[in-house]
Amino acid sequence: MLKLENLTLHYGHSQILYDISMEAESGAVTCLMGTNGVGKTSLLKAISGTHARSGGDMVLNGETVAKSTPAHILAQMGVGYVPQGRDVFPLMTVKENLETGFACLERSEHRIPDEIYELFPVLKEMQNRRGGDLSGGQQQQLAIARALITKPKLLLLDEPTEGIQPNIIKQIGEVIKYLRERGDMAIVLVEQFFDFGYELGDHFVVLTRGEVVHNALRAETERDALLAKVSV
Ligand SMILES: Nc1ncnc2c1ncn2[C@@H]1O[C@H](COP(=O)(O)OP(=O)(O)OP(=O)(O)O)[C@@H](O)[C@H]1O
Repeated sequence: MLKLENLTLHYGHSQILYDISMEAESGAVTCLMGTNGVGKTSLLKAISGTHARSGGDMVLNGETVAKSTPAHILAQMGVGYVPQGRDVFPLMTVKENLETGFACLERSEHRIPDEIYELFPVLKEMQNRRGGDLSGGQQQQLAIARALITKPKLLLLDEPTEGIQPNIIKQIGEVIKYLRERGDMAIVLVEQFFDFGYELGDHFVVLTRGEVVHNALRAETERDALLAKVSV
């Protein structure tokens, strides 16, 4: 579904990512790990078109993606991005926040599927409340739901557990497992909560200072060795 080869990224003159090569398959969770500041968010920004990569190749669903492809085109090509901090629109209602996802869809598809409210019942109850009035956990659920509205083939989740209470973390974990089982999307999960990421990951990629230092399937990844790599 997603293939990166030798991807590089700069902010101005400072190079942040070095020759990142990795793949993410449909029906699998690729867990991207590493300590603060190693470049995980920057990699998601490059994949989503939020910040253009400087070099390297990206292939999405068999299609080569040009370096300067903007985020709204990548969204139409099937990239759903749930950024760190969620970016819910605080003054818009829950329903209006969800409807912003329609921008990627044909007019005939402009409806909120029942599945969204089945996955996140709280959003149905709160559909007329403002996004800014929701708790952090509810906002995270809203941000994931908004990305799902766009019918992504690749879902990018940046630290969905950050600052969220345990019962909602559990619910989000269940949703990720359900989406994986559905089998029609690749999921790239950036996660610093090791046990959450380790439980869900089918494939682990670890970054250190902008470089890939581990890239292997679950069966080839020993838990304690992985923990050691993400703790340095
Ligand atoms: N807009 C920017 N301009 C300049 N430098 C940036 C910018 N955004 C991030 N950086 C730097 O790039 C590096 C990688 O940051 P990034 O947010 O990608 O790391 P991360 O692994 O996601 O970290 P965290 O877990 O803390 O979110 C850091 O040194 C950060 O300071």
